[in-house]
Amino acid sequence: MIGRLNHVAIAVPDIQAATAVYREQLGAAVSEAVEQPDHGVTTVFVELPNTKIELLEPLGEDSPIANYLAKNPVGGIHHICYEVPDIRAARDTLVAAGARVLGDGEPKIGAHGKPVLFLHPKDFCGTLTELEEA
Ligand SMILES: CC[C@H](C(=O)O)C(=O)SCCNC(=O)CCNC(=O)[C@H](O)C(C)(C)COP(=O)(O)OP(=O)(O)OC[C@H]1O[C@@H](n2cnc3c(N)ncnc32)[C@H](O)[C@@H]1OP(=O)(O)O
Ligand SMILES: [Co+2]
Repeated sequence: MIGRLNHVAIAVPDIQAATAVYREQLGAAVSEAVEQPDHGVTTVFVELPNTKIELLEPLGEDSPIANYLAKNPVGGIHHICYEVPDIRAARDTLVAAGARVLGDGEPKIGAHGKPVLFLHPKDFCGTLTELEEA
């Protein structure tokens, strides 16, 4: 079912400061910050030869990452995203096996313009798991 690792996401309190760490200290290629109001975050992507790092900053009042940052004030690894060929088929298979899909269970368009879903961390080794159709 899962294929390529699409990205590893890091939640941060200050996305400009985090972007400067990756650009200046780690010498990485970074994108502009993009507000994603449907998801309650601002994102920056760090492009790597074999995958991407997604930097996330809370956007708006009820950002889904606000609690995480309250518990991890300097930031931390927030989720991991795998690619799947058919996100609804993957969802239906996982739900049939007892997995919990977050939100209303319907894929939303993610940062790459592709459908994404999130699976509850408690069902996947304590790791918030995102699927992206690719
Ligand atoms: C622009 C889209 C972009 C893309 O790639 O395309 C994105 O990635 S958007 C990313 C932001 N959106 C989301 O993260 C949506 C899915 N996340 C959620 O719905 C929430 O974050 C949720 C439900 C996973 C957690 O919400 P919250 O922290 O408010 O709930 P709790 O504090 O009650 O946590 C419940 C339970 O889960 C543990 N937890 C929370 N977050 C994580 C995490 N990132 N990794 C692992 N575990 C996590 C938390 O510690 C609680 O456990 P407990 O043992 O009960 O304390
Ligand atoms: Co993501």
